[in-house]
Amino acid sequence: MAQFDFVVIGSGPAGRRAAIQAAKLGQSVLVIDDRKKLGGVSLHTGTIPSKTLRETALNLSGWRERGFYGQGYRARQDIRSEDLAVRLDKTIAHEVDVLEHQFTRNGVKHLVGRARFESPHRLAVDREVGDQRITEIIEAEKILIGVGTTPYHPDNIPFNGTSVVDSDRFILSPRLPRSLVVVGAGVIGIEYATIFSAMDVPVTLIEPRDSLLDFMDRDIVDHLVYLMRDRGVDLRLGASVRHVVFNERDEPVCVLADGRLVSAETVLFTAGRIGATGSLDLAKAGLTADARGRIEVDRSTFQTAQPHIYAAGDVIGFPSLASTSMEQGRAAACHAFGKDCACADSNLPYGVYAVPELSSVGLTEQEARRRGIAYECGIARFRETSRGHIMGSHCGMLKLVCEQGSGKLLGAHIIGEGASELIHIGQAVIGLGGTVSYLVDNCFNYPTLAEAYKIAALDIWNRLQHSAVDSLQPQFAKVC
Ligand SMILES: Cc1cc2nc3c(=O)[nH]c(=O)nc-3n(C[C@H](O)[C@H](O)[C@H](O)COP(=O)(O)OP(=O)(O)OC[C@H]3O[C@@H](n4cnc5c(N)ncnc54)[C@H](O)[C@@H]3O)c2cc1C
Ligand SMILES: NC(=O)c1ccc[n+]([C@@H]2O[C@H](COP(=O)([O-])OP(=O)(O)OC[C@H]3O[C@@H](n4cnc5c(N)ncnc54)[C@H](O)[C@@H]3O)[C@@H](O)[C@H]2O)c1
Repeated sequence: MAQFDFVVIGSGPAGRRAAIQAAKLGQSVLVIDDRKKLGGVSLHTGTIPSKTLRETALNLSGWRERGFYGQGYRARQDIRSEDLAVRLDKTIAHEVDVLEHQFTRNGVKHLVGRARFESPHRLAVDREVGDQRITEIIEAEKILIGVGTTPYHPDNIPFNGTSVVDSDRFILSPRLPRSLVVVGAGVIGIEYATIFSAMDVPVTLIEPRDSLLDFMDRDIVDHLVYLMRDRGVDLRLGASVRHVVFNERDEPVCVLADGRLVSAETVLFTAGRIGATGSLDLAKAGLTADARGRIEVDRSTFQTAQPHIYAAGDVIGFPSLASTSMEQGRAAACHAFGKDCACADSNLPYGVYAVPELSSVGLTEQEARRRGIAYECGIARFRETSRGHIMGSHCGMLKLVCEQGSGKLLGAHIIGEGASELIHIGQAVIGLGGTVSYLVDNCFNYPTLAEAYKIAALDIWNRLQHSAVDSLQPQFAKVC
């Protein structure tokens, strides 16, 4: 029976970071994953393929150039389904190669198979070797569960792998449907709806709630909604799908709760994911999962109810991002092998890779108001920056939220090209306790989109200059 200091179940962002960190600390490490290739959901059906598809869509459609050459501009007149896969296959192969190389360099062993608990320190791994099914038993001093999630499949949706699909299935063989219905306007639904609409596919997006992306600033979301509707996305808020039937052409038809019918060549169901703990036999390790398959952990150490078993990534729930999963996995491995390491749980950035991109860090205006903070906001539009003119970008916007008295930056919210990169300037200023005067006083490269930070900061500064009561003038304004 093989024995290891650390066994990691799942090679997604949490698992792979944990494995490499433990190996760097001199431990013997085994990673078990039931996929033939390393990388987890993130690399094979989630983050990387969806972002690669987005890049393909932007390039082939010429979307980035439309602000300049007009909405009729198309880089390629006839995008075909085959075109979508080329870049995907190359990117995934490259990422797998990098990951395998990292594991080899660090002496991390990898086993393809499905793991389940036999006891708190023992795992059975069911494997297919040639045409044989075998079970290997592995003993581990410490274990990390990084099994991630699988798409939620409610009974009223007849998934068939072709015309009614979840997001994992959809990306395995991406096609360009004549029309698309996306059910569930969470992050996944909004990303795919806008990616396909950028390629001129008629898209209907159905969401039972009356609003979208509630964790983001309303001005940014309102701008996204305006842009989606402007290019013809049929956004049905407050509408839920009762069930899906098939018409005489065998096309799926969504029957909404109010009786309306919405049909399309493809229905993409993106209404949440559940923890992939069903086949782990958690009870044999003395553990349980909640109704959504999630495991509870101590959020500072990532230990489960069994102190030698850790869990990280999507399987522990919010925020369920590749970015945070990586940090959690590393922090768990550090704790397991006696190394100090803090895992950031505030000031986390969010990137929504819709078309256009959205990104956010810190407090939204709505949250600042809810907390009773005296705040001021400043806005810059990308069209006010020279870089924006050069790029033909006229839909981007950056919004800053700051505390009135101190001028301390509380939040940054962006929609537009490069939002997920630009946000890190705001994150750094907030993280270091900086004020808006930092952005007003410092010189930015010119022409850049980053200049929008200065424009928004000046907007705040001007508003505060005009505030009626002198005694309320901000301290930071005196500095400028
Ligand atoms: C369409 C989509 C787009 C996304 N885009 C982004 C994005 O842009 N940015 C971002 O930060 N996040 C994004 N996410 C979220 C991100 O993919 C997840 O947060 C991340 O994958 C979670 O990583 P993880 O380590 O929990 O494991 P996962 O990536 O979920 O991988 C878990 C692995 O464990 C394997 N496994 C499960 N059970 C067992 C078992 N019993 N034995 C062996 N192996 C097992 C699974 O097959 C899988 O390979 C996206 C997700 C989706 C679905
Ligand atoms: N860019 C990113 O960081 C990124 C991208 C994609 C996914 N993710 C992560 O992946 C996870 C899963 O994303 P998701 O979008 O599937 O889930 P989600 O839970 O964020 O959104 C699901 C949406 O579907 C709606 N919904 C729920 N039940 C429904 C029903 N029966 N019919 C129709 N709609 C219904 C919900 O109201 C919600 O808006 C999230 O945690 C997300 O953070 C992150």
